[in-house]
Amino acid sequence: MKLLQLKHINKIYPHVANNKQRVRGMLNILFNRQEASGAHVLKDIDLTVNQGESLAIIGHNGAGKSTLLKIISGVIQPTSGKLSIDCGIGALLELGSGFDPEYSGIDNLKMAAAMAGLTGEVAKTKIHRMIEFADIGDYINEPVKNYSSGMVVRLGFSVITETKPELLITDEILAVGDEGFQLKCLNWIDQYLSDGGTLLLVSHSIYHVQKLCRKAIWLDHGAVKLAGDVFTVSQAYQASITDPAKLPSGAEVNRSTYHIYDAHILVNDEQHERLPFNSDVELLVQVYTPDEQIPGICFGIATQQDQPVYGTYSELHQARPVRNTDGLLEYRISLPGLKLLPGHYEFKFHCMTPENIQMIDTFKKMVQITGESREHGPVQIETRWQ
Ligand SMILES: Nc1ncnc2c1ncn2[C@@H]1O[C@H](COP(=O)(O)OP(=O)(O)OP(=O)(O)O)[C@@H](O)[C@H]1O
Repeated sequence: MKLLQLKHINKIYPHVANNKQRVRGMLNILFNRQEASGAHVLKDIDLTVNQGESLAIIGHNGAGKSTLLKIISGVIQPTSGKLSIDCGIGALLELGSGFDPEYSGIDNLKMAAAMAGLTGEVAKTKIHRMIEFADIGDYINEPVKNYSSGMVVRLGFSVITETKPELLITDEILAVGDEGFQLKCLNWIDQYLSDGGTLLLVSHSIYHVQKLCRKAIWLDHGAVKLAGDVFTVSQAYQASITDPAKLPSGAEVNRSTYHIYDAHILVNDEQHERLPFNSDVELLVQVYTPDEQIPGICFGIATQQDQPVYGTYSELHQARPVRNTDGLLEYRISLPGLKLLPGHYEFKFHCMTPENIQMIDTFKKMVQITGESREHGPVQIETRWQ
């Protein structure tokens, strides 16, 4: 079922740098006139979201992601185009939106419950559960204007958990708040999606995007540059922004926190950086942990031009590292008969936080695959010809 459809949506913000431009802008609003000139921040956007879909909107700063979510949520109007919405929306946009800063957290929760049509015992129970989810202690009785940004997000998300909108729209909310709360939100969104919920997510974290969404659109200077399955789109976007020279190497990271200590590329238990095509390769990834917690890792292969070839992560394989005699955690990854075609590749290892929410560092090793092949591309795929 179609929940949301955008056709040829454009947004032009008027220039309001001087009085003349401000007056013209006001008159345009008063007389409902189209803005002829200004900053054209959304260009001819077409988008359809069906029930049960999870769509990420990614792109550089200023690409128009938040503007698009604001239009969908009804906070601002498009300059032109058609928007049809066939569902209730719950939006977590800019911090504090929807809350009255002069009222306490609990009063705001009561107002949110009333606006969602909740009354009597049901409202009471739900407000109680919201307070538990937000978990901000006595601050719940303080005016929202005294809250930190993390507390506002906690309060906002707690409303969402009890009102369960048909379409959930979130703008960078997972970037705010501590890790424990982020994990609670991620788990809640996971469950919401399994129960048939629909998600529109703006995030700069490719990890969150890939974890929560099946589809993605990449906005570039206000226009859709690429749309499709989340991995294709996010990898293309990542390739466009990753400057390998700017990535920190393992040697540069802070030694007081979790990080990749070293990564060995082994064939027959010996370290190699030149591997014959089709070798049985084993990766030994050593991770430093400053405490007893166990961080996960991501492993990826990219071409020399930094085009992603493959990526995976320990959580997906439920891998558990072994602690070696130096106290380092060791993950072992087997790559039997590695079918990378001859050429140069970058093997990348990232350490995650113990909750597997954020990537902390990047550790790179260059690898050369040797051999002769007249096939094209980074990997050999078995083909059968008739
Ligand atoms: N109220 C406004 N008036 C004028 N220009 C605006 C207004 N709000 C946003 N813009 C401009 O619109 C463009 C898109 O902004 P938007 O916030 O949608 O980008 P974004 O992709 O969400 O960026 P980020 O990742 O930095 O949050 C930017 O150039 C921004 O400066």
